Amino acid sequence: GRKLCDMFPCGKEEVDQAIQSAHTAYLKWSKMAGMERARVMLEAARIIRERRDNIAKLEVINNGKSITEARVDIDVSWQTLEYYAGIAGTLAGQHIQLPGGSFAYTRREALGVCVGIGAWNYPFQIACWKSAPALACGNAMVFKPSPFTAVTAVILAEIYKEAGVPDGLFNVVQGGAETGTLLCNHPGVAKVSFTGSVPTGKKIMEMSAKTVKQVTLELGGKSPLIIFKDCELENAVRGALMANFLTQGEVCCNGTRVYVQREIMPVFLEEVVKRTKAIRIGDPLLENTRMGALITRQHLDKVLGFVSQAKKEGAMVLCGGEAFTPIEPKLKGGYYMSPCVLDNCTDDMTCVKEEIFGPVMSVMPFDTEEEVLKRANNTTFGLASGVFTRDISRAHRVAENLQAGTCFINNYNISPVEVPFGGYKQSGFGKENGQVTIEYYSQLKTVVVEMGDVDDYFNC
Ligand SMILES: NC(=O)c1ccc[n+]([C@@H]2O[C@H](COP(=O)([O-])OP(=O)(O)OC[C@H]3O[C@@H](n4cnc5c(N)ncnc54)[C@H](O)[C@@H]3O)[C@@H](O)[C@H]2O)c1
Ligand SMILES: C[N+](C)(C)CCCC=O
Repeated sequence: GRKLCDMFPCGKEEVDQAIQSAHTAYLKWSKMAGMERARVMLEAARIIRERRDNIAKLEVINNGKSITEARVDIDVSWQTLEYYAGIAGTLAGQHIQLPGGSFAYTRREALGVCVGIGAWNYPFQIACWKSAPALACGNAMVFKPSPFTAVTAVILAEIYKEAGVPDGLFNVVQGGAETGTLLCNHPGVAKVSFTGSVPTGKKIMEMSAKTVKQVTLELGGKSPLIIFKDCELENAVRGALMANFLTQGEVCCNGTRVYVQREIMPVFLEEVVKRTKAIRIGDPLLENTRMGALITRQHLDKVLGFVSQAKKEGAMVLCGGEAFTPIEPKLKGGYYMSPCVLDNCTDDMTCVKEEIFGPVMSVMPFDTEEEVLKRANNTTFGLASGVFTRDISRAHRVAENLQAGTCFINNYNISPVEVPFGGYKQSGFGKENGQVTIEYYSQLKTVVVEMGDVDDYFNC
């Protein structure tokens, strides 16, 4: 609830400068061998690892999440740099034999200046998820963090510079929608990788279309988590908490529609409510805190509004869903709320259809696999999904039939850097993480080589 610092939004002049200097750096960086780029990126990863606790602390102050989670975010961040550094030296094309000794080959080339636009829930990690594959492929990046979490992307820029990237290779511009618009409309930009809401994603795509920029969209979700009666209940309950309450519930891939097979509903609810009530909310810098503060007063009010609406529509609040005031005087005025479990939910309720982006779990009973799959897929979103069952065939059948970019089996919200992450349907397209992301930050050139004479096709 207190001001952290003043940041000034970048206008046209600053955006032009950022893109121009990024382009100059790109010309140098893209000509370096992959192994050389890898060395610089490994050095950046080493610095992040060395300063992990300090960066995590800044991320807590930036975002409000607990220090325990922030440390995980920073670990994932340096691992992302290490992973793509490992790939940088392996980028290669293909050799294709043609008749008469002729041949063709392909070259994997950088795109140029890429723009990264981030959301506020994983500020440092998003900047790494975008910049690491971009830089590994030889691109430069101009990154715009959310104005609500402006601080830690700047730390990343300082670290890249210290590690030895050419000046301007990773530039940070501050600002909101206006600055973002300048970036997306800029003719000097080859690609936009965006993380944020569906409505903004649509605008990004529209703007990028004007100069046919490549686009990656990592958007919102309303993911289903399906819990069958044959599950290991203890794990399913823990999984439901993981799927709903990390980062105060402000997680794009959260499994907020929890479908529980009717026979185990009473025991599931008893356990999930008991554990939700026990989540320690408060000073996010303390080691034993597990839930910090939401991002802004406005967002807290929006989330509490979803809970009020759910009650009006007939849902029953089993726990939480209220503004929370920690006893420490310094935390007064912070944007805390108690995590909420909603029972008596039906598929047509607002809390079940719309992304809340806060600590609110909606629970619904189901009877059969066929029925639950139909209900789970009845959404315009498709970011993630989850299933808890001991039946291995069922687990894979359900994973195949869920319309989502990720399906977690017997766990939730696990995303190591080796594993591709991205949505189906209106949750976006393109992937982050994993080897496949190289394809989203590079382009393939074909070179065709004639070893004989050119045909006298025109007889002249
Ligand atoms: N799929 C994913 O990987 C992922 C990850 C995190 C968050 N999200 C989604 O992000 C949303 C929450 O984040 P948010 O509130 O920051 O989203 P948002 O769409 O409001 O803003 C995201 C970013 O876009 C910028 N922006 C806003 N309007 C713009 C415009 N017209 N042109 C260019 N840039 C513009 C913002 O300044 C911010 O940096 C949720 O829907 C969540 O699900 C998705
Ligand atoms: C690391 N998580 C928990 C999978 C979140 C990824 C980014 C989504 O908001």
